[in-house]
Amino acid sequence: MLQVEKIDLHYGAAQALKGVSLNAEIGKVTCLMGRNGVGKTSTLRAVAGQHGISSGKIVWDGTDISTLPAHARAKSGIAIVPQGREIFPLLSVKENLETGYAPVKRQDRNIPETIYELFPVLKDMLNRRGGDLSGGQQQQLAIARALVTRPRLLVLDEPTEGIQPSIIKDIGRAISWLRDQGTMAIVLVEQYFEFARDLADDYSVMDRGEIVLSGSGADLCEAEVRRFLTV
Ligand SMILES: Nc1ncnc2c1ncn2[C@@H]1O[C@H](COP(=O)(O)OP(=O)(O)OP(=O)(O)O)[C@@H](O)[C@H]1O
Repeated sequence: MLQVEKIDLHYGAAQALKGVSLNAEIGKVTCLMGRNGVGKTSTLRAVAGQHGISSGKIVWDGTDISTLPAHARAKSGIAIVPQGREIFPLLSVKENLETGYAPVKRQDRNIPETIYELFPVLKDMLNRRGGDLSGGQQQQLAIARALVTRPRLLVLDEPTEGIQPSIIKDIGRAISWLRDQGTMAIVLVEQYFEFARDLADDYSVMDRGEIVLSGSGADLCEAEVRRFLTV
C-alpha cells in the first residue's frame, strides 16, 4: 500500500503541493483529478522520486521512501507512465520495451506475454521505430514499458490525453484488467471525467496544490467533482 502523508513540494520558492495526502491500495484504482496546473503531476513526481518533498512523508509497503532516489523506487516496484509518454522515437518498439529492464532482476528480463495480450498492436510493430507509432500506440507502448518492470504500484499521468476514443477504450480495459489481477495498486491522474469515474475505486480531487475532495468511487458525486474540473 502507498501512503502519501501531508507532503509539501516546492519548485524554488513556489509551493506546488500543500499538505497532500493520498492512499493507494493493491487491487484498486485511485484516481487523482483536477484542472491543469493544480499539482497532479507534482504529486506523481514526488511518489516516483523525480522531485524531492519539503515535508511530510511517502510510505510504500510500510517503508518510508521519502528520500529514496527514483531508481531505488523503481526497484521497489514503482513504475510511472509519464504525461506525454516519453518513448524513445529512434528506438524500435522492442528496444523501448527493453528499457524497462533496468530495475528488474536478470532472470526477469523478458517481456511478459500478457503485455501483447493487452496491446496486440505492439506485437505486430516490434521492429517499427517508436516515433512512427500513432499517439495512441505510443501510449500503449509507454504503459507496456512500465509493465515490463513488473510494478506493484503503477502510476499513470493522463493516459487518455490526445488519444482517439477506440484506443482510450483499450487502455481503460487494460487498466481494469490489471486492477483485477490484484497484484498492483494503480494511481491514475485524469482530467477526462467519465474515464476516471468508470475506473475509480477511490478518488481525490486537487485544487491549487491541495486535496479538496476524496472518497470511494461508489460515493463520487459528479456535480461536486466537475466543479473542480471546469475552468
Ligand atoms: N519544473 C517546474 N518548475 C517550476 N514550476 C513548476 C514545475 N513543474 C510544475 N510547476 C508548477 O507547479 C504547479 C503544479 O504543476 P503540475 O504540473 O503538478 O500540475 P498538474 O495538475 O499536473 O497540471 P497538468 O495537468 O497541466 O500537468 C503549476 O503551477 C506549475 O506551473
